[in-house]
Amino acid sequence: MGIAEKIADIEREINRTQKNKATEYHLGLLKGKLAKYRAELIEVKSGGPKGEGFDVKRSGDARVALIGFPSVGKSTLLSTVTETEAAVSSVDFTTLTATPGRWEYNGATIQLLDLPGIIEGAAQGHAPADLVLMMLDATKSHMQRPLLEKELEAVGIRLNKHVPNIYFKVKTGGGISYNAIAKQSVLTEKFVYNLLHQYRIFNAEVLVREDVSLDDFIDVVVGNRIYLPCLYAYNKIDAITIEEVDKIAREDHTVVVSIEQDLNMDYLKAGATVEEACKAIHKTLLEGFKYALVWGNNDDVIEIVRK
Ligand SMILES: Nc1nc2c(ncn2[C@@H]2O[C@H](COP(=O)(O)OP(=O)(O)OP(=O)(O)O)[C@@H](O)[C@H]2O)c(=O)[nH]1
Ligand SMILES: [K+]
Ligand SMILES: [Mg+2]
Repeated sequence: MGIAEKIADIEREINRTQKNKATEYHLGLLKGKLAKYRAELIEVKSGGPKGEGFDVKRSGDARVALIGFPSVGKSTLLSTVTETEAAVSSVDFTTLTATPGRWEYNGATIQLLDLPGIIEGAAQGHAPADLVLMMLDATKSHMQRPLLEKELEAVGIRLNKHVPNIYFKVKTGGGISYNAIAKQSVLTEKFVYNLLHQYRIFNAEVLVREDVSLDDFIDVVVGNRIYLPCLYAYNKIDAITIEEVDKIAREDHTVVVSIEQDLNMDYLKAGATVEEACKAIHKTLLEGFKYALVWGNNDDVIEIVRK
């Protein structure tokens, strides 16, 4: 059986397994296996001819990677906030290559990169950007966000999460030494042993310094994960009801905009640049993120402010 088939097999087993306390441990080991095969697959791929990745030189103070399904308005944003003229159309897959633009905001120069596909190269440990700006179409299915998140997860990108506080070092002898200095709600010594054995690691030091999930532990063992802040921008709010806008805007790390109607754009600009700056300072600053919306329709102006 090839690696791709093994991956498909495990994914199927994970999907048909009910998620609850009793299956958590079993699922964790399955996910560990999945992560192992995915890493192997990537190794095989990168050993061969160069992948489809993008080759745009980094410039400016920070790079923001713009991702999203076709026709959500990525090129519309690029054309609006940068001097780059990108083709905009209702036809899907209008943009086929990574396209950069210079985004000047409050003295900062951001390289905004319109990425038509999923971010490649990330799984090999190359940060594709300093911030992910995930653009979503507010008029379309709410599955867009989880689907994209899943794709990013699969290539090793972790959004709005910090590196798990786990010391992990493979040794040449001495067996596995496991210590947790913080109370664990799911991770157990047994899981650590079994997972490491899956990876053929028999000698290692593990020191867990915070309450972590099984996925966190797998991430640390696999390595090469990329932790990026992400701002979710729901575009086309001009085409949905105010109730829907209000609901979406309450999600974490979210701004709601209409690029074409110029609604709420200052919050997107601030979000993309503030979030970038905050990353370096403190991730929790973002948790109090405020939004406001000025909605102009038939002379009605409604303002919403949260927190
Ligand atoms: N109603 C509405 N439509 C918008 C808005 N912004 C963009 N659009 C429309 O959405 C369609 C797609 O816009 P694009 O900018 O080409 O989308 P894209 O994400 O770059 O699409 P691909 O390059 O094909 O992946 C166009 O018809 C735009 O006119 C908006 O704020 N409101
Ligand atoms: K399009
Ligand atoms: Mg485009």
